[in-house]
Amino acid sequence: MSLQVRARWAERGLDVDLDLPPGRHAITGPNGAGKSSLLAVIAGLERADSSRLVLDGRPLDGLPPHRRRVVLMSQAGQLFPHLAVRDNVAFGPRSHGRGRRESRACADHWLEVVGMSDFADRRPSQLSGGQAARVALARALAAEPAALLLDEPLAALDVEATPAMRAVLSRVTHERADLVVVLVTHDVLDVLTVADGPTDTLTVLGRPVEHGPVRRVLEHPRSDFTAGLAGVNLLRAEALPGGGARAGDLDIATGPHAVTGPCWVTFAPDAVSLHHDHPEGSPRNVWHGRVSRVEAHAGRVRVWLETPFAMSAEVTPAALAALPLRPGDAVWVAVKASQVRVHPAGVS
Ligand SMILES: Nc1ncnc2c1ncn2[C@@H]1O[C@H](COP(=O)(O)OP(=O)(O)OP(=O)(O)O)[C@@H](O)[C@H]1O
Repeated sequence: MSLQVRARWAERGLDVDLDLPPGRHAITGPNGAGKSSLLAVIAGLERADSSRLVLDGRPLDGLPPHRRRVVLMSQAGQLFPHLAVRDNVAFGPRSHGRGRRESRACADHWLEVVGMSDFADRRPSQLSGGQAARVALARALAAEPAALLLDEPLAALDVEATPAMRAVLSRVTHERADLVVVLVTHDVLDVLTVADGPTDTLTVLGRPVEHGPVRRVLEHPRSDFTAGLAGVNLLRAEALPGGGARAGDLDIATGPHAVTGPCWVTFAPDAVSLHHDHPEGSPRNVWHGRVSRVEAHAGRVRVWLETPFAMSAEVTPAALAALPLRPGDAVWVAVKASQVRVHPAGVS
């Protein structure tokens, strides 16, 4: 099963030629780059100037949406308000002609996979946003798609619900190994935690379109957008009860969090300050390291650093001139605890 997408839509700035094998494929890009338009073309909801879509060897162009074996799950999830949760999920199999009992069994299976079995008899209005999103995912999977399109499935969720949904997404998309999953997101954590397999890809829409294995695209950014996405400092760690995190033998001071166990620690490059002398002050992380690379990007300077782990700082040209710093120079690096965020690692 694979999905080939060639689509050009001048008015929407969309011009792509992608070959997506089974697995997870993240699509990102600046606002207005055409991410939602691309999903709408694949789902058959909109027509591009020209397109050639082939799913599992089957041309899709000209087929109505319901005959494509493509399911699009949008941000809000949009459950049928008048149907109980189980009937929402059973809707897909029912409309494909499956019997009532078989459809309910299928619904129960997917509700279990997304951890929502206990809510099968509720109405959508009795669910939280995170619970509704899980049910929407179960409903999408119960329809037995060959391609599952997810348009920012985490964007509408609150901070508490996001990690759980990210974990569910990762788990269910690994469960159906033959499925082509296309995930539109703005968040590099979604990219790294969901599209984490060897054949998974990242596409950054824009000019140029950047496409390839996730790590390769992030390590060789060809646009400021991708450089920004790749620049988020990210470290796998163990969250400590009561605050902070630990990566190997490194203690990391963090903002308040309620996470325990495996986590991602993140901080933005512009939260990193650089000093010649050991900095003092409010609770902060202070590491000693060396400059490995200095790059200018759109009026900002990115300084790549080898500290106990690789990271980058973003400073103004004036700040760099005041230091100054060159590759190989020793430097003190400080990051305020309040600017260090902790996210559950998600994959279960
Ligand atoms: N229904 C529409 N009619 C006309 N133009 C549209 C329509 N929807 C989107 N566009 C335009 O098409 C371009 C791509 O929009 P699209 O929503 O696909 O981008 P996106 O990458 O999903 O953006 P965002 O990150 O803001 O969601 C934009 O210039 C947008 O203004």
